[in-house]
Amino acid sequence: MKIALAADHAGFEYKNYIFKYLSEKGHQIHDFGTYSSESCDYPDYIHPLSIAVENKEFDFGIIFCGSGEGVSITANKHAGIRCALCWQTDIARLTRQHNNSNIVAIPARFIAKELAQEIIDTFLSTEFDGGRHQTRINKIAKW
Ligand SMILES: O=C(CO)[C@H](O)[C@H](O)[C@H](O)COP(=O)(O)O
Repeated sequence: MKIALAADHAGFEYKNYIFKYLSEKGHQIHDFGTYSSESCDYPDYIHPLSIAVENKEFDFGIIFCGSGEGVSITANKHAGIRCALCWQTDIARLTRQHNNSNIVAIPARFIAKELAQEIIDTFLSTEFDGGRHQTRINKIAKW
């Protein structure tokens, strides 16, 4: 899969950990930054990633900040993005099955790296259910 990653300083370490994990699994990864643990502003990295995911340059995006809130709010400003803040594997599974989410946001200051990895594995391997959920997604896009 082609996967885009981005984080602010709070998610920097988790992003690097997941970059290595997914690269070793054979995925094609692009890192949109940040590239150090120096304090930065997440929109500077999340907007470019979101545009690239919207343009179908990547299958999925994975984004990180302290709570996951700032990055998910930013990504969801983009009409073609359905970004889900996930702190449990069940949420990751449901947001793929029901919402066809194309970006997952990880709260790096609140969950362990191992759980983040499990959430990401679940997100990437779960298919969209379609059907009644497609009808609802179409209604999201109308506004
Ligand atoms: O947007 C956020 C909070 O909802 C993210 O958690 C950021 O990573 C956080 O705001 C960064 O905070 P800091 O005090 O600048 O490290």
